[in-house]
Amino acid sequence: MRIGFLGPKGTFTEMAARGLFEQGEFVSYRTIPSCMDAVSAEEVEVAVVPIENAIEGSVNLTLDYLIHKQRLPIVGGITVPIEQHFLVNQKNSSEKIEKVVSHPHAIAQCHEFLQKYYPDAEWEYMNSTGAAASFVKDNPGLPIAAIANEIAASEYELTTLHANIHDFANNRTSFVVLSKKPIMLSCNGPTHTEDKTTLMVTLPSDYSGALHQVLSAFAWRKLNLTKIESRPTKTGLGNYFFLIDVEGVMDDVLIPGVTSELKALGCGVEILGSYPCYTLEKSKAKA
Ligand SMILES: O=C(O)C(=O)C[C@]1(C(=O)O)C=C[C@@H](O)C=C1
Repeated sequence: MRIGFLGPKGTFTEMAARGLFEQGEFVSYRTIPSCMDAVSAEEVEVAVVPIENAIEGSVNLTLDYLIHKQRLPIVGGITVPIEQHFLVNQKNSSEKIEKVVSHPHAIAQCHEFLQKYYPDAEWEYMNSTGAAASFVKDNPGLPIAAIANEIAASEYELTTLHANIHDFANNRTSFVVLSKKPIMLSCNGPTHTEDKTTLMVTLPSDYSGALHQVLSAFAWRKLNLTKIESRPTKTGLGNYFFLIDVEGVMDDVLIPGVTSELKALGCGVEILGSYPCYTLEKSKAKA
């Protein structure tokens, strides 16, 4: 199987992909949209992309591209421990770090650290933590540091100036697997934690109690919601849709029942996927 992921080598997404698939051909893409486009174009069978971080929240690029541009089914999920390190090129003799490069989510996970120790350093956003580490490797003359993981440090031969610089312990990111066809995940180490069904719900119009009615449809069936999130429909100010995660797999009664009830209320409902979720422990993370 060909597995697309946000690369280059040494990203957290690669860790997630290698955790979920024991074997396969891993194909690196520069951006999250290009991973999804690759599934749509059948260059790869599946793509692994980040969707939510415990410190910084949703990865909006993933959500928006999935909803508005490439509506691919979600077939699996995994959460991965995230430890960010401050990496420099050992060939760089400059004492002062003037610029810090990384993925915007990685920089956001380390704001307190940066404010305390490098308040004057500029930030430059890169497509991924791996891309940032590779950039620091390729530019030994520049006074720069990357925020990335320990696998990127060894892949790009960088020195860890400060380890574990993320502002909150228990930092984790969730990733989803997207595929046009149902697949079997050949998990290499992670633990199966739950099954989840993700729905996208749009309200008929903004009237009082609309969201309450939507939530009641789940509540009286005793369907447990693990996440509810709103994103703009991009059709005008104040227009939002909801992404709702329900505990459990798609069944023949309860979820079809919710769907019919919400449609009867005039809501738009789409099931984005019903899939197993896994957790990768730190000792099993690799890339
Ligand atoms: O840059 C990476 O290494 C990624 O895999 C992307 C990403 C993200 O999009 O949130 C994944 C996990 C971390 O939270 C930081 C960055």
